[in-house]
Amino acid sequence: MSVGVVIPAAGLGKRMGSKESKQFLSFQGQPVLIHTLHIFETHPEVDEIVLAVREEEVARVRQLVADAGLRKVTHVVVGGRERQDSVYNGLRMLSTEWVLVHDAVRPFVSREAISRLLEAVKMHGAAILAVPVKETVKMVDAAGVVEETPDRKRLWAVQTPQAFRTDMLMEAHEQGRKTGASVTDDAMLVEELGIDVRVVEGEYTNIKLTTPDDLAVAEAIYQMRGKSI
Ligand SMILES: Nc1ccn([C@@H]2O[C@H](COP(=O)(O)OP(=O)(O)OP(=O)(O)O)[C@@H](O)[C@H]2O)c(=O)n1
Ligand SMILES: C[C@](O)(CO)[C@H](O)COP(=O)(O)O
Repeated sequence: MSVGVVIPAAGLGKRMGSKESKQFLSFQGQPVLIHTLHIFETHPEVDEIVLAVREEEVARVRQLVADAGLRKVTHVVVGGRERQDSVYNGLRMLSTEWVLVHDAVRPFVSREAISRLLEAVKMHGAAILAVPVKETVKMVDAAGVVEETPDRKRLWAVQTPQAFRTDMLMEAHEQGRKTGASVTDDAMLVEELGIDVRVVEGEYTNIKLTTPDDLAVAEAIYQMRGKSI
């Protein structure tokens, strides 16, 4: 039961507003990307990692990977215009039975949550990490007027990794490319195939570094964890 990981890391980090793309920002002496890769490199159930980066970053990332001794990284490929294109380009390099897709800028996912997700995907074929929403969420129209307040008990904030049978995710991506689907996570493509996607409860600390305030939160998580990732 071979497990591959696709790490989309080809974004520009526009919302972060940093000169350096956020996946390369230094955090506790290492680029965010290396922190994230280390988690999967040291997870006993992960066999292979494929990275998708911007074309101009390929050589640099290959050097970072070598310097960090990340032996499970088998391919560094060029990403695409959208996150889903980057995932697809990485997915094409994998021949493992199962695949995890994980954002490069989520450096705090725990190995325990990854193990629970893998257990779920082996039973169900498709599974994602998510956490119950804590705030009230409202649907708002273009004029800024509240249209609807969904029942919070049914709302989950979706994270990564997202786990699938590799052939299922490949079929979903190929179908999405045919239909021109524009998605913000990979599960949406699998849902479009009519396949049930199982939710596995993750951790609130599995944040995605998106805007500058997330860096302060990252520091707090690091301290809370006793200065380890
Ligand atoms: N064309 C893209 C866009 C995003 N990503 C990756 O997908 C993950 C989640 O995307 P997001 O947080 O939106 O990153 P950015 O697109 O870089 O952020 P922004 O939207 O602020 O530019 C990140 O690891 C990012 O590098 C990618 O591989 N290829
Ligand atoms: C995949 C994801 O992290 C799930 O919450 C999120 O949709 C990525 O969104 P982004 O705009 O590409 O950061």
